[in-house]
Amino acid sequence: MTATTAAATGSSTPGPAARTAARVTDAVKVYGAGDTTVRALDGVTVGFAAGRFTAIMGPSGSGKSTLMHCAAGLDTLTSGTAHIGDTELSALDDRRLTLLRRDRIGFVFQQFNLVPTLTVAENITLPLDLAGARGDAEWIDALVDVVGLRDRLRHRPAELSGGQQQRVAVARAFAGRPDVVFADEPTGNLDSRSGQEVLGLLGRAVRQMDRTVVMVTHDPVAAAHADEVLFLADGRLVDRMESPTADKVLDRMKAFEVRT
Ligand SMILES: Nc1ncnc2c1ncn2[C@@H]1O[C@H](COP(=O)(O)OP(=O)(O)OP(=O)(O)O)[C@@H](O)[C@H]1O
Repeated sequence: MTATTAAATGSSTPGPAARTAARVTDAVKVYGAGDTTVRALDGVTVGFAAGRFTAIMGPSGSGKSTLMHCAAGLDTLTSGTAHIGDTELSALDDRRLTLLRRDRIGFVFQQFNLVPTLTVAENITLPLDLAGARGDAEWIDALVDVVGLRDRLRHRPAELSGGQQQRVAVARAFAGRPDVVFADEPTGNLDSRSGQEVLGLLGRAVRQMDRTVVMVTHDPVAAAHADEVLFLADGRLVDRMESPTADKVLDRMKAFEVRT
């Protein structure tokens, strides 16, 4: 089932059921050469439906980050294709790829990656400012409230807690209404309460604001916030789980440990 919650704050794009925000087809990624070759992705085909929150899980080294980086145009596939919407990434030169990442993809990283000299407000609108775009003031305003940072807009990142910094990063990722937000271990540096807040935000962005999120995580509790969990093992997509709970995800992960 595809999450079809209408945009409370207003995307005018068509119904998400028809859209795939990002996909990879027959994705192979080989690192190194000769004896040191690693097949990080070994023929993965998967689509990330628009309007959904998808988590990617799997044992360490199973290819989660590689899949995310290749799907997001941060790294290139050895063979196979990666699309954002209808745009095939390998068809783009470096300049176009940079523009696509800036204009159509949002990123949330474990380390927040805020600019220390800019205020919270400036960090949130940075992607738009770099693009020379004004952005949608109402949308940004709504985001500021969703992430609960209205009283911190003039602060610098160093004056915020880790959880607050990550909430700024979440707002920044959604500021330009990208086709998809990729989050790589977004709660990895947070205590569990701040982590829950950030995960709640990602979930609300998807369900109340018609956004699309793809998240790599080690944490079954984090994965349980998603609509669906994809499981990777040895560079292959080995399972999918709809409506996950932390217990079900944990049980699935334990099965990997038994096998290896
Ligand atoms: N730049 C690189 N050069 C060589 N090998 C790499 C590189 N990046 C990743 N790998 C290898 O590719 C495989 C998949 O790595 P990847 O980081 O995608 O896994 P992961 O599931 O995200 O792992 P983790 O959960 O530990 O972050 C691993 O064997 C890793 O050592």
